[in-house]
Amino acid sequence: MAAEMPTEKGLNFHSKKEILKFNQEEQVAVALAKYIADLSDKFVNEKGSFTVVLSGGTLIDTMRKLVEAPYKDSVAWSKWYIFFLDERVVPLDDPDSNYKLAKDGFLSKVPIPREHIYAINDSLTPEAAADDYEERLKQSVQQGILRKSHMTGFAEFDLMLLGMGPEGHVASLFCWHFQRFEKERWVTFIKESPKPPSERITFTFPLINSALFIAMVVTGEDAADAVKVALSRPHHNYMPLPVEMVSPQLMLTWFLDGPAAHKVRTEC
Ligand SMILES: O=C1O[C@H](COP(=O)(O)O)[C@@H](O)[C@H](O)[C@H]1O
Repeated sequence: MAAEMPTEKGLNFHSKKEILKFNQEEQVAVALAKYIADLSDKFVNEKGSFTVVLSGGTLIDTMRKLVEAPYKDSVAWSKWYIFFLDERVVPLDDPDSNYKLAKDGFLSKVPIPREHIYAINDSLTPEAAADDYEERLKQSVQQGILRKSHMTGFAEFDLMLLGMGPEGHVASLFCWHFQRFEKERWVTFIKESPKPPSERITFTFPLINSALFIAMVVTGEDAADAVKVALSRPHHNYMPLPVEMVSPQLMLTWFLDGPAAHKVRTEC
């Protein structure tokens, strides 16, 4: 699968896209587990590790089949490295923490080495936590854990697992907030998130779009309008929803259930 050249920093207009629609959320969970396990096999075979970025929200529950047979015993968990796409600036044991959500629903159920899991430093302010996480990503590049993309100049993750809010936000990049237009930083912060809690750190779009593969996992009727916009509008519109700015280096795969997909024309 050949990568297309990015045409503008952080926007790979020609990345490939596939849309997988399922009637039931349960079928999304089954397909998502196989997709993740297959990519894990591919990257572990090719380079000996698999770098994965997790979102919070409904995604973690939709990953539930990955911690069941056959994957629980067949996936090379010791080769995984886990990063967080965005995080709420709260203690790691707070119910609002994306780390806690991932730990309870996924990480505690599989043998990924603890030192391969990159939680934020929860003792810092949002500004300092963003700086700290960006620095740790850059150190991971120097240590050879992450590769730096020759195409983008940003860290190149193997797989990012994204969710989408009902108004089209991804990570903690929201419609009416400038963070989504950041071009230089790898990680930034927001102090007035429209969705609580208000203080968060988040990957920026240049870093998100430096991923090789992105799965956009969206379920439920609440998301149907934003899904329709994202999959029906031509690119290059002037004020895209954040979700429309997602454009990885190789392949964007949408996983949709019936309620999320029902406003999208069947030929999409
Ligand atoms: O606040 C957040 O929201 C998005 C979407 O969440 P969902 O519950 O609608 O799936 C999530 O991807 C992000 O990580 C989280 O911090």
